[in-house]
Amino acid sequence: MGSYMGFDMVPRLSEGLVHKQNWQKFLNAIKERYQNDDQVEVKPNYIAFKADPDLLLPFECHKFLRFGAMIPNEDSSGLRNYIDTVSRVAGVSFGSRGYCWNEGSGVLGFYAWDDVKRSIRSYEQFDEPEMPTTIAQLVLGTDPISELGLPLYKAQPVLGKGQGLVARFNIAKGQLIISEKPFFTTSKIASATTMEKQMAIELRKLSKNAQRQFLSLHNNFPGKQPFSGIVRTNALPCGSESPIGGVYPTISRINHSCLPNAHNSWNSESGYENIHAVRFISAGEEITIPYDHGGTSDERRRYLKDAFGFDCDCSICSRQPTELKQSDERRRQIQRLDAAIGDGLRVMYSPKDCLRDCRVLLQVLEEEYEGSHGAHLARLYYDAFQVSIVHGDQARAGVFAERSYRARAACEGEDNPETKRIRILMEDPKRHGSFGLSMKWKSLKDQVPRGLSAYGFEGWLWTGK
Ligand SMILES: C[S@@+](CC[C@H](N)C(=O)[O-])C[C@H]1O[C@@H](n2cnc3c(N)ncnc32)[C@H](O)[C@@H]1O
Repeated sequence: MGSYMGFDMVPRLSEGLVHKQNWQKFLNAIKERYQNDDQVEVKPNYIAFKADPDLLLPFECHKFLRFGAMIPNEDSSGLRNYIDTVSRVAGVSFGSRGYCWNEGSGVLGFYAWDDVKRSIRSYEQFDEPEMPTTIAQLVLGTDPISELGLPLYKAQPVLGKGQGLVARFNIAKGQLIISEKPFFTTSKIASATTMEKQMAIELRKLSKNAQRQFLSLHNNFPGKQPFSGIVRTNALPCGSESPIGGVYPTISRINHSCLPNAHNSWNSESGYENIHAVRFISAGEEITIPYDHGGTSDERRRYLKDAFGFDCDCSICSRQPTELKQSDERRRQIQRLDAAIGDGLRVMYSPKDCLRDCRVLLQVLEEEYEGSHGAHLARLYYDAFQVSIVHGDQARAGVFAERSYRARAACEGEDNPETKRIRILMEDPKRHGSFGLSMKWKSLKDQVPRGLSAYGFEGWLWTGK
């Protein structure tokens, strides 16, 4: 036995320019110090100290939590020396933020080992660069506007669409734009007259102000049933495919786009509908969500006209015919691949083909949604997770679950019950009900290869065994 020692970065560094530059200087000092030491190797994403597999310094500073290990009583590889030296250099670069600890002397590390291990696993893959929302965020990694808690949007008329929601400030990808409780929720009721009566009962329960807000919402079906007309125009399903819908004071002002910049999700635990940005949104830009269920532009336009009474002229639908045709072909391919990936028999008997389809789908989604395909990504990675875990491959399943978790957290929030469920699977993939139906790709979670280039890592990930 021996004892654990090292240093933790408390608080962890941000992605701001200042921290990035300080971290780079620190890494340069380490590289210079060990340039002639063949036990210290510069890998594509981190500096590795061969004395211990977890002794790594990542190039992305915001991921780093700890440089530490267990020093055996017989320290033949000079582990203590490495930790002492790197901790000292960190102390010079980061002062007391480099928090030194030594369990042997009764000083415990700041972070839990589970969190440290998760951060170390994330070194293998580079994050997509975040678009800073303000100069302060670019430089310092903090965002004073979001810290002030001001609404990020305002409702105002939008040409040809009635009211709409427009960004007041720059909004970062993944940022929660608005979280709102519905006036009430309702399910589809067979007869329009019964529905109207039901709506009247619900409305009476609201305050006068809420009633006024509800009645001021757009009604695409004016006529004898005004309440149910408002509901039909404005209700968002409480969860994908849910027959229950909710109507909202502000969220119901958000217009449609076939290339939306925001994603709506229902949190069944909190009873709130949330809108997250799926890409960087500039101040003054309209905030949009998708009303459609996919398909080609003709299919979408028909649906939007029938259900919402407008002719879509979003940035996709208004493209030149050749470009629109290409987009339509991608949408068809997305539908075909979705269906093929969801085929349980193929998952069981042709898992390599399924993973290959997932990878192709990833590329098509990236092209079609120009990088704002977060909600699709969460599903796609979850499908790839399922393919791997059915065959007992915990290593790939863990990576896919982590990617699915990150994509879902960014577009539905960390507190969404589905995000939380995937987080559990990310930490322990074998908790999935289909784990090991076959064991032909059997692997352990920590058998993710280390030190591969980004290209090599993706090659390993998507080919299966
Ligand atoms: C849920 S409401 C959205 C807010 C609405 N614009 C308002 O003034 O309250 C849905 C209605 O907004 C309009 N709308 C939504 N998206 C649109 C778009 N892309 N182009 C034109 N009208 C749109 C349609 O009239 C649709 O029935």
